[in-house]
Amino acid sequence: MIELDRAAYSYGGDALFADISLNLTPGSFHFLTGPSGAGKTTLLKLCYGALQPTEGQVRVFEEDISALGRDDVALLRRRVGVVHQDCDFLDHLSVADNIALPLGVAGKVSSGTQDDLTELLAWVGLTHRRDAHPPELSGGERQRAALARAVIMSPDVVIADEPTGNVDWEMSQRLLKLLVELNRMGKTVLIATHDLSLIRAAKAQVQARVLRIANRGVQLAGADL
Ligand SMILES: Nc1ncnc2c1ncn2[C@@H]1O[C@H](COP(=O)(O)OP(=O)(O)OP(=O)(O)O)[C@@H](O)[C@H]1O
Repeated sequence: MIELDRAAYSYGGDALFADISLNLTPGSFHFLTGPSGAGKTTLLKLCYGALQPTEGQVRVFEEDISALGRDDVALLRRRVGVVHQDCDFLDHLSVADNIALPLGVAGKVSSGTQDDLTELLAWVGLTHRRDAHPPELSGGERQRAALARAVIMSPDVVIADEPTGNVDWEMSQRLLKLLVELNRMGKTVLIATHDLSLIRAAKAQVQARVLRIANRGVQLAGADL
């Protein structure tokens, strides 16, 4: 589903990482961990086509992302829901309108949109915040709204960058539960996190593989984590 074949990435100087080969199979659940600055966000960006490898190949849904035109990348991105680290929203729009934004951009608003939105808001526990504006949300509410926005297009893959970065343990468990539910629905899940306790909690619920990025490479972490 997402394959890196001897991929490298450099922002201009030395390669941040090199020779990375990975295969995220359909329905799999992966964590990506590693020290700050090791390149987790960068690697996620390669996985959803926001960056292209400086060497090697990245294939998403069997397409080489370096060979895709802009329209093809836009289509691919609709099949990959992303929860960004900073959960940016349009502050002048309501929570519901922010979550629905990807549908509008894709020209997919339909008569069923409001019902879908109602269901999604209930799933993330934000029904009562439907008409609030993003600056009024707590950290955990922002993360849940960002997750709802990432899945409104029913993507095949969900990628989340530090989805529990600014929330307490209870909220991180709630977010994890939502991500596990998405995986049980058949979605491929990839989460970048520093939070080893989150990874341990996930392993009790789902068959998760842990990739560790360090020393310019990626290794599969052992069961001792
Ligand atoms: N657009 C950019 N231009 C130049 N350097 C960048 C850019 N984005 C990131 N970097 C650098 O690349 C390295 C990896 O950044 P990245 O954000 O991928 O790491 P990370 O592992 O996600 O870090 P963190 O855990 O702190 O979020 C860092 O040294 C960062 O400063």
